[in-house]
This record gives sequence, structure tokens and C-alpha cells, in this order.
Amino acid sequence: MRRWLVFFGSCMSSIQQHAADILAAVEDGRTLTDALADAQQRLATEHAGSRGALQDIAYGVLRYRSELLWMLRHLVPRALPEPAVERLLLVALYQLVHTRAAAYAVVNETVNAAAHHAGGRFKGLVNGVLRNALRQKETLAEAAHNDPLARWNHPQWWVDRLRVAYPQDWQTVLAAGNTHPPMTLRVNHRHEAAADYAARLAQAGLECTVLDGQALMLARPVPVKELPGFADGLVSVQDWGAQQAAHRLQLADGQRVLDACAAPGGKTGHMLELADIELTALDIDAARLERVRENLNRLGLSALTVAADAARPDSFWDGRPYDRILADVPCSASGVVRRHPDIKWLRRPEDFALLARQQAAMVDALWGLLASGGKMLYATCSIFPEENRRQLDSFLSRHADATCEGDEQLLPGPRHDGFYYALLAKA
Ligand SMILES: C[S@@+](CC[C@H](N)C(=O)[O-])C[C@H]1O[C@@H](n2cnc3c(N)ncnc32)[C@H](O)[C@@H]1O
Repeated sequence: MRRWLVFFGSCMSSIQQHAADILAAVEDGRTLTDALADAQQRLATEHAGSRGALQDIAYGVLRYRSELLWMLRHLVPRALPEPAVERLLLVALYQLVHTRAAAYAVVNETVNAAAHHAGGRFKGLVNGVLRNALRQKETLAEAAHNDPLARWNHPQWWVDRLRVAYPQDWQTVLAAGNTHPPMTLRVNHRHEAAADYAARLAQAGLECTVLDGQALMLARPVPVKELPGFADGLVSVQDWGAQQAAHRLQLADGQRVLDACAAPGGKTGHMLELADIELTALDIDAARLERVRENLNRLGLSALTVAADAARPDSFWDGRPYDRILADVPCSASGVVRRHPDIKWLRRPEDFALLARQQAAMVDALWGLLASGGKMLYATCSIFPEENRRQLDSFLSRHADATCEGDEQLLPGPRHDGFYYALLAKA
């Protein structure tokens, strides 16, 4: 609410325009993270302090894109010849329906922003459409909720696949994808237990729920600089579902461990907090690997970091087998759409075949690096079976020396994102 009071006036039309540009960039295939970072940089020079407001809108418009499009088509049955104005209208509808921004400011500033497109000839239309939206706000929202596509705010193919994969849970999964994600912390096991850190949070005026010995969920997200001891490595931000990886690996002091897709290093840090292991953190992306180093520095932990392709062990392996391998492979990221609402619009059904091939090539190559009696954890943040259970079945059919010691599909919900884990043991 505060943000909206502060960013009235001409600043709002600039934020709206940047949000519309971000939407255009995502429609063109850019990630929200990249497009937002660029826009925030431009905005910072114009209107310092408005970055949070832009982020709220950009995330919100992508989160509710189907519903907003449905409303727009209800108000203007045919798409406007000026897509930039259409996007401004989606941004304004988001503000009117989902935020507490002052309606008059939203309408006036959208009209001002529209003045910069097509010689201003849509100003009148924008004004009329938004005033109409305001008048019909409640009935419009209710009607959108009754439309099967607008209601779920995911592409139709995504809804169809989930319905097949989870005949009981597909609606809960879709609804979870449209929520605001919780901010969950992992308390550094080497320092203290989650319950002790919860007491520090309480002293700092921050409410939380303890999830287990090392995990707690904040009642409200806060900037990390407000977390006691964050800079000193007392705590890290990590979803509870992601925290299960290191626990499942059955780590013990002295083991030689490969984190094959390590960046940005959330699970790397957790593994090193749990045991004194000799860890190699590998990632194909050298720039992302830098984030692993930063995270480990903050935590006061160390690992050998290597930029290489996990599917090509000849480029990095010294020939000594690993006792444990974490294969947190690249995937559709369909389990974390509430953190990255662009994902549901960027993915295409045809992506899965390529992803599945890459995942299989990677785990096949990594399996050869595992010691006899060693264990490999296959992990994805996906909820689609072709990247998870089906990948496991096909892996087991190719490797007679592999047994699965347990797999689990975590579906996104109030306490965690969607993850899949399969623990594979080598004979
Ligand atoms: C799901 S993310 C890993 C998240 C990380 N384990 C964590 O917990 O912070 C997947 C990572 O795999 C990396 N990657 C993709 N293809 C790879 C390959 N062929 N070899 C090694 N890393 C790869 C990506 O750069 C990305 O950082």
C-alpha cells in the first residue's frame, strides 16, 4: 500500500510503461529476471526508489496474465492495432483489480502513458475502457473466475498436462502456482538450530514459523539485510523443498562429493553446512558459478568450483570416483512458477523432449563417476512426470547396477515449492 501512495503522479506512468515493456520482452522470449533488471536500472536514474513498485507490477501482470487478457477482451472484443497500448491496459487492469493503487491515478496515468503511442490516438479509448473496468470491477472479476482458462492463469496445454498427471491435485497445484511464495530460511547448522534463530528474529520484530530443525518460514518477506547475521552466514534464503536435497544425500564427514549443477549454490552451501566433505561444485555457466563462490564466502565454507559441462566428464574429472553426486539438473522449473511467473509463458510443450534428452545424457555421464556403493540424488524443480518419474524409470532400464532407494514428488503448496527427488544407489 505504502508504495502505491508514494508513486502517484508522473512516476506512475513511467512505471506502467516499464512494466508494459517488460511484458513485451517476456512475450519475445526474455526472462522476467533479465528484463526486470534492465528496466530497474533505467528506472533508477529517472525515479529512484520505484524499483519495488515496478517489480510488484511486472510479477503481478505475468501471474494474472490470462485473467487480465480475458477482462481486456471482454471490455474491447478485438485486439487493438497497437500492442503497446494493449499491454498498458493489462498493466492498468492489474493495478485496478489486484492492488490498492488509487483508481483515479491509475486511469489518468495510463492515459498519459498512452499519449506516447500512435500519436496519442488511443487516449480516449484507454480512458473509456478503464472507467468501464472500474464500473464493472466486481462482476468482471467474478466472470473471469468462471472462465476455465482465465481462472487458472496458466497456458491451456499446461493445465491439460497437469490434469492428466494429477487427477486429484491439479487444481491445487495450479492455484499454488498463482500465490505469492513464502520466504523460507535455512539456518546454518554449524551455528545454531532454527528455534534459536527464531528467537533472534522475534527480537528483530520478525514473525516466523519453525518448519524443522534448520528451516523456518517468515510471516512476511523482508530484504536479506534485515535478517540478523545474514552477512555473517548465520542464515540463507532457501525454499523448504530445496532444503530436502542435502538431507536426502546421506552425507558423512570425509566423503568426496560432486554437486554437478551447482549454481547459484543454495544446495552446495547446505551440503557443506551438514558435513565436512570434499566438495566439487560444477556448473556450465561460469558467471553463475561466481554466485556459488559469493555464497560460500558469506557462509565461510569452501569448495572447488569448476566451470564445465556435466555431460562431458573428460573436461573436468580427475578419475577419482565420488561417494555422492547431486544431479540438480536443468529442467522446466514448473515447480517454481510462483517465484518466476514468466516460466509458464516461456515454456513450450516441445521443450520437454529436449530437456529430457539433456537430463538423461547428464545423469548417464555422471553415473560413471560414482563409486561402487555410492549414491546419486537426481533432482528437479519440475512437476511434470516426463522430467521426473519417467526419467527415473528410463534411467533404471539403462543401468543394471542402479537401484532406486526412494523417490518423491513434492507438489507446490503453502510450505514449499514443487521438487522431485530420486535417490539412486550404485551396486
Ligand atoms: C536447477 S539449477 C541448479 C540450482 C542449484 N543446484 C542450487 O541449488 O542453487 C541448474 C543449473 O544447471 C546448470 N547447467 C545446465 N546445463 C549444465 C551442464 N550441461 N553441465 C553443468 N551445469 C549445467 C545451469 O547453469 C544451472 O545453474
